[in-house]
Amino acid sequence: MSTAIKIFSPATVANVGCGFDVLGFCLDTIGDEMLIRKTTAKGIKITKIEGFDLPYDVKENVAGISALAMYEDLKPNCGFEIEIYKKIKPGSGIGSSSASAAGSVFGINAILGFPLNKTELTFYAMKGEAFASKSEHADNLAPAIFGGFTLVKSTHPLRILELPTPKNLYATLIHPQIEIKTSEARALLPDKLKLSSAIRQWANIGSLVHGLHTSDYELIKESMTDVVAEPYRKELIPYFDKLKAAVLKAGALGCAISGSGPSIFALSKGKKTAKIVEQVMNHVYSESDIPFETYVSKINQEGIKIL
Ligand SMILES: Nc1ncnc2c1ncn2[C@@H]1O[C@H](COP(=O)(O)OP(=O)(O)O)[C@@H](O)[C@H]1O
Ligand SMILES: N[C@@H](CCOP(=O)(O)O)C(=O)O
Repeated sequence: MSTAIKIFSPATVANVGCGFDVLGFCLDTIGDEMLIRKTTAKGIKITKIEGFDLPYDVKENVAGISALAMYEDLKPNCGFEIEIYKKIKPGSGIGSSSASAAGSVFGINAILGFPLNKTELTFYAMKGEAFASKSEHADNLAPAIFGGFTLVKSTHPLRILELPTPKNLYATLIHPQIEIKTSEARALLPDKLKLSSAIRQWANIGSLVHGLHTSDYELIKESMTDVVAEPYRKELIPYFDKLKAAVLKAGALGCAISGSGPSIFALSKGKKTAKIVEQVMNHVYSESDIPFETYVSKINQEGIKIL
């Protein structure tokens, strides 16, 4: 049994357009690193955080909250120290809190010899995610822990479905350097949906999932539209409409807000188109005075891993 492990905990894109709170996929170029160390002293401690200013208090840091929930149930005869090397900016819309919440439980589970399966890890990680976003959703956690595309069939009981990734699918992302708290972006959404919007949305989710299963790029293209969250949230993201129109014109299959934003993602068939889409995103945002970063990423099939 090892006493310390280093892990990579990936960034993720939640919602995938139409799948609010249920669909997500895993990115391969962006993520946090964490070190989990076994100690003889009992309890959970966060001993180092680099990259961003986040709380060391285990009850206020999502990594500590999820680790503590798992620790209190498993009652191991040891303790754990957590070091977080944060690369994913909190409030960026690519699952920053989720990477930390998933990372601590994954690391502890590995040191203890893997007593829990991936769904059980997601269950404990949800405790941390709920603290950050004020809602127990698992659409970032599931792809971070399982890799690839996932669908959260239900949270109570937790049931996660792993979806296939068409071979040639690439993601392009732009991260404008403004912060949108997930809890605030959720508070913008209405409690009730118009029946006509609900019908469009569930038809889109069903056909997007079918498109992933059959590698039907045309169907994926027709299915990513979000009529539930995007109309309300896009107002928080400068240049959203302009960027989306330009990206679709450049050949992307779809473009939508990543999670609760401000990041925006596009899916493309082929790396070449994904790179063109990246140039277009750069071009649109270079008109603004907002600093931004762009990335092209394969869909990461492995998810969180030991380094
Ligand atoms: N380890 C952590 N990583 C990221 N955010 C954390 C962490 N611990 C607590 N937080 C808090 O969670 C909030 C960010 O979460 P959220 O708004 O869901 O953004 P994101 O989409 O980046 O996950 C911030 O208020 C941040 O202070
Ligand atoms: N389904 C959630 C996803 C939030 O993702 P994040 O990366 O912004 O934390 C939502 O849309 O609120």
